[in-house]
Amino acid sequence: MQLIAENLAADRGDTRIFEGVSFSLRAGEGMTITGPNGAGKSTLMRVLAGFLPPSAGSVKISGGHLAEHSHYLGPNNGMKPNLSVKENLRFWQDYYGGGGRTPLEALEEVGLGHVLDVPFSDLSTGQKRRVAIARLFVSPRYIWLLDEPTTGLDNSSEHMFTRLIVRHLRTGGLVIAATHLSLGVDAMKNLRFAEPNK
Ligand SMILES: Nc1ncnc2c1ncn2[C@@H]1O[C@H](COP(=O)(O)OP(=O)(O)OP(=O)(O)O)[C@@H](O)[C@H]1O
Repeated sequence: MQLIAENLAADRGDTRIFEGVSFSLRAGEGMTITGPNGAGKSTLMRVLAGFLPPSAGSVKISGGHLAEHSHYLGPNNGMKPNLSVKENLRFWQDYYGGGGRTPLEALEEVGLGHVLDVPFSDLSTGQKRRVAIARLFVSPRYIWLLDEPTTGLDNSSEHMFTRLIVRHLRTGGLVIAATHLSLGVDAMKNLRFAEPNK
């Protein structure tokens, strides 16, 4: 499996945010997207996830449609505050087509098995982020698109997440992460955005 992005450009209104972005990744490869605030990292992630059409260029994967094989973990957690953690993960499991871990098993991946029946709103900031990360496991998908995935995580949770990414890559997954912080994963490619035009 290979992901190929060719000559991508994106606009917001009349402003060109980036152009000429090309890269390719094979199964087992990861890439970080770095650069200053406002440079276009989140915009690129949204283009890759299919939420924003590119103004030029294309992104394709061999053997299918990117949207069907990818998880997008955005800067927001995407959980309903009044539902329990289990109900939220069940929602995402149905949305993504199931076939993965149970909500309890997914929570155990992030060390939070004990919050299964807790309302999402009662969790701490870092726990909320870890529950969002647990979404990656309720339905198996090769491609993880992660926008600032470690925001709010403490050191030990960051290390836990590094281990999960390494395991995903070793088992043939593909990871693209926009991040200001190192993910601690060796041998990831890097795409660096320049200072935005003022
Ligand atoms: N919905 C939107 N409508 C209009 N402009 C937007 C929208 N979202 C982002 N932008 C603009 O696009 C540019 C790139 O924003 P983007 O969020 O992609 O940057 P970023 O590199 O992810 O920044 P940060 O490091 O602060 O998260 C910014 O100038 C921003 O104001």
